Amino acid sequence: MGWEFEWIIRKPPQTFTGYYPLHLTAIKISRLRILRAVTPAFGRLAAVEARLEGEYRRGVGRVGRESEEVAFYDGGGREKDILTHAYLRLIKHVNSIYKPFCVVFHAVASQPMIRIAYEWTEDYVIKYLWSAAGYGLIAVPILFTRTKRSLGVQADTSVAGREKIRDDAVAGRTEGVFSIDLLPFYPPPVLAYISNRRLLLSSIGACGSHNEVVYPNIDLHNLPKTPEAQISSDGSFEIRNVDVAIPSNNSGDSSTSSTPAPALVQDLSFIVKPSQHLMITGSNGVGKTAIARVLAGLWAPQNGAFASVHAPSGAHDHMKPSVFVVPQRAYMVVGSLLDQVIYPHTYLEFVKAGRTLEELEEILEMAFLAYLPEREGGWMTKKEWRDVLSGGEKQRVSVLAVLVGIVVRTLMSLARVFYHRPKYAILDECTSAVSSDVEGQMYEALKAIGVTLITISLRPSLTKYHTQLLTLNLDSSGPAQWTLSRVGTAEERMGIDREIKSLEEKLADVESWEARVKELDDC
Ligand SMILES: Nc1ncnc2c1ncn2[C@@H]1O[C@H](COP(=O)(O)OP(=O)(O)OP(=O)(O)O)[C@@H](O)[C@H]1O
Repeated sequence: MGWEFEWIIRKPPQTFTGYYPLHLTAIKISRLRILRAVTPAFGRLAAVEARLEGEYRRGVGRVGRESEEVAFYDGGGREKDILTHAYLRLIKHVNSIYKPFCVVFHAVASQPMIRIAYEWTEDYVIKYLWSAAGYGLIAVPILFTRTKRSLGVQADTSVAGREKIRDDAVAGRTEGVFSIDLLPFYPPPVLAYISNRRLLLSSIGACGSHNEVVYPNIDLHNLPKTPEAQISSDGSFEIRNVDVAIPSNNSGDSSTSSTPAPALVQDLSFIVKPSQHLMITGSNGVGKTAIARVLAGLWAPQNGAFASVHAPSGAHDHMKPSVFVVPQRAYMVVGSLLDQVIYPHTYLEFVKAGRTLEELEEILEMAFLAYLPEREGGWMTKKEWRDVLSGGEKQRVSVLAVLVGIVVRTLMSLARVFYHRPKYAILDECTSAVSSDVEGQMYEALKAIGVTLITISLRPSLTKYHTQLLTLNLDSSGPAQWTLSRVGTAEERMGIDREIKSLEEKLADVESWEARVKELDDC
């Protein structure tokens, strides 16, 4: 500062650079001090806003990515609540920043930080305050100079002459640049005033700031509704003459409607009565999950008036669903550990239904997860469960941790079936990550509490827990061929088990046989 001041004084008053830094520096320092005194903690506010916006956007992304899982669980309402809360939290925070209170009030009463008041202060007080002060400052020589000043070099060395030169030096520093082109129109002090005015405005303008908040953009689509399944009189689940096909766009808009997709499975019919468990098997991509989508009401059954689906009553009863689907990919909802088990119910619904934590502990025990509440810090612990239960919370994520995580999430999905106790559970390859013995115990436990299973699986070892087997075979020329067979008595199933065991033993020897063949080839 001292150095700058000295340098400014020694400069000839007529040059532009001679006095520009002096008043600009003074303005900047004063402005900074005032702004520092009144500036709310925008850093902290921005961090909170970014966190809330992140939570909301992550929620929207998650629902978009895992929409099928949410639809299978009938969790649309629950997800809507979660997203609405996240959105309202964000809006409340943004509104608190823009709430029109006075900054001085904020400073005195320690109110929440208010951006709009700050911006008003910045734009309308500080900016114009300094403009007005600047105008006054540069008008001083015009209004108060006692002697007539000349623009030329002063040769007078008398006492009066030196006094005059000092006056001119002070006045000159505030006058500014003199443009010779404008001399015919304005006297020099007025020109200098105009010039300084521009200089002040542009320098103050240059110090201004712009703050923007980008609001999240939500884009939602309405999908056509699938027809309601008819209620079966005997509580069975029945499909009659249904073509299973990827739904075409039948939103009613003729310009966008397309030709129906070819059927994956044609003219499918089966009936699952209570305790007559069905297993659906077949190669990858043949249409097993597609059948689950029709059963769950996500895809409309095709084949016009011939097709019909009869479901047990209360299939979509939110509080006590008679049909519960566990999708292939385990879905973890945002919320507490308790929320994971009771999904898609809310905590309020859990309490209203008279369910208890003791009950949940028993459920976790059945699902081999009794250790979880203690390990994770209690039932109400909130975490990003998707990461926590996939081993992702570990700093060094090992393959084992990831595998353990998948198993835990699988078991958690099955714990939901124990909690909701539906009449029918559609299990879409949801146990492929767990070992056969754990899988077996879970199946037996589900059957013991009266759940009828509709299992989609490629594992022949699961056949023994079912009474019917629907096999889909890929057909390159058209829809998959399907056959429905009875699984057989316990004795018959034992025979199948023995055959599977012997085949597995033979398969274990394949490597040694291949090695032997290679040896013989090399001879
Ligand atoms: N929404 C969709 N849009 C377009 N094609 C789809 C859609 N859903 C499924 N398909 C296709 O329909 C076919 C059957 O899919 P589906 O998921 O029923 O197979 P899957 O038998 O369950 O296979 P996997 O054992 O691998 O799960 C597949 O070729 C798949 O690519």
